[in-house]
Amino acid sequence: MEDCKESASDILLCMDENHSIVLRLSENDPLLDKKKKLLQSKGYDAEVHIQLKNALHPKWAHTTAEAMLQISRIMHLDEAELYFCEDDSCSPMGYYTQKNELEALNSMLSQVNSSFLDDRCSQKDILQDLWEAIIQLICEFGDKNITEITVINSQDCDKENFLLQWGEKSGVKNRLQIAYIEGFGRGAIAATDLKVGDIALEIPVSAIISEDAMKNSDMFPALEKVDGISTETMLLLWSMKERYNSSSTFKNYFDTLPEEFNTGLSFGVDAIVALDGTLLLEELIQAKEHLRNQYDELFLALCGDHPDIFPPELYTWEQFLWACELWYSNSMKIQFADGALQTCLIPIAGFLNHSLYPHITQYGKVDSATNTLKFRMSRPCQAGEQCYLSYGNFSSSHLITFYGFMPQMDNPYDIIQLDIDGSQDVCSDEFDASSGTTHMVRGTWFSDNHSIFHYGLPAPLLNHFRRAQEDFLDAGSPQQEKLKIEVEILEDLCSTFSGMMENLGEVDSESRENMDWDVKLAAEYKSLQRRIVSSILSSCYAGRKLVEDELCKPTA
Ligand SMILES: C[S@@+](CC[C@H](N)C(=O)[O-])C[C@H]1O[C@@H](n2cnc3c(N)ncnc32)[C@H](O)[C@@H]1O
Repeated sequence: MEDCKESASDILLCMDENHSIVLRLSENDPLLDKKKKLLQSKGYDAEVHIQLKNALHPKWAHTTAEAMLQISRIMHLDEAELYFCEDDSCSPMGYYTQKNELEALNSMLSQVNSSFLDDRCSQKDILQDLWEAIIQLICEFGDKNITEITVINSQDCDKENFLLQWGEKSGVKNRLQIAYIEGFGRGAIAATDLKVGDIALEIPVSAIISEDAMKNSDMFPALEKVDGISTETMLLLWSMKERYNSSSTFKNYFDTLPEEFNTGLSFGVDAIVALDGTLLLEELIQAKEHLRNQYDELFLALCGDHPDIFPPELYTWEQFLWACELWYSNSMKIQFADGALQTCLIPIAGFLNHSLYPHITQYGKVDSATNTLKFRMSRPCQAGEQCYLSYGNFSSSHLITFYGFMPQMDNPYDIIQLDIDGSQDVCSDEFDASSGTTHMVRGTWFSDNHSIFHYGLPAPLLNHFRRAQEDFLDAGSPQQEKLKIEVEILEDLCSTFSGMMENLGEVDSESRENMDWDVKLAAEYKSLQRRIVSSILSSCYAGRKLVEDELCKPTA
């Protein structure tokens, strides 16, 4: 292609014999085929070359960054994000999810950074323009999502500061301060302005609590002999005792841990009762039952056979639950330089709270050159702002169960899975994200398209029902028949979700101010579920009205 000055797609499709940046779908991506189809539906291939040679147009860098972003977003979608993808737009916000947007932009940035390092690339000034355009997009995105925090100065942070000092002596490089923040417990605050790419925190492997510490302890030979025990469970059992070891290498870390974690696993009876009719109730009960069975099995074996190594007073059910909550809410999966994946506790990094709009998105891999774990900024954080991590694309029910909080922002991963077998769905020629997947819904405020045939509901779900109904129709059936099917689908959905709403019961009028933490969280979760179901019902009713109006129009 010769002329690459004007349109974004032309810029991207130009093949350059000198140097180009390549955006490529990974062959190992389990969603490869679906993403390929989505890219194709938008006019792109699974591999897109960005031409640098002909960047003569004054707006080249900006137009190119915008076009790269469209592709990069799709390449970084996860399964749920892909399911809820809409044809013409991402969402009313203009992106799929905040985390997807940041990952997409940062992966573009790292592509440009690697091109800078490539000696064969002679277009450094053009790369610089592109780099700046991407940084500008990241900063603009950040400005839309600023959140306020209130630091509680009356709470002292002596133990936390001792841990920071221990960290410094152990080789930790840190640009964060620790403080109590309203609604968060402790949190990490940027000590200075942090830019995209800056390292907020760097932890040497020697300061990470990993399998090594447990394997070097006196309990390992006994643990090793327990049939079928996982390394994670061994670590959990080790931490129950290490917590009280006054000569532990990690004493400063254990000293900062709370007596109670207050996750969903510690919900009392009143909170459980308050969850009646919600999806969280089932999740919590299952998780707790699983842990209780695990405890009963383990402690018969360990405390009975080795009371000297596993003193029964340290290995009570309450202490076991504390350790489970510690590991669920504070551990991270880390890939070490040898490729091994381990679940670890990371002193200091454990103060970073979660956000749907994090500053740090990629942190799980040890840098083999320095043998450290680096927490790199995916977006800027001003001095005094709370610096957030992403724990993962988790629903509020998962976050309550294992972390004990619910995000304040609308959570796009709050999904209601439907009991419909998606494995029967046959992929048709057009893009269809439904084949072989579980069907689901979420708050319809996340959708940009509430028009007829869309209704703010996910296309794969509607298409699944249409396919089931259209068996009774042939291709030549009149539009009126198709519209009648739409009414049936919407009525079925209304009846499913009305049932769900009824199960949730009456709206509670009690003020939440004086409620216990767990009952309050349960009530907040129930309101959230009501809000999601109510949005789906409203969308179904509004959709049915649209279709019925259409049916009333005289046929040509
Ligand atoms: C890894 S720790 C983070 C530090 C923690 N705030 C503390 O004081 O130790 C994870 C815990 O922090 C709290 N947390 C994390 N993100 C939060 C958020 N967005 N809102 C409220 N609490 C949060 C929850 O209690 C969670 O179990």
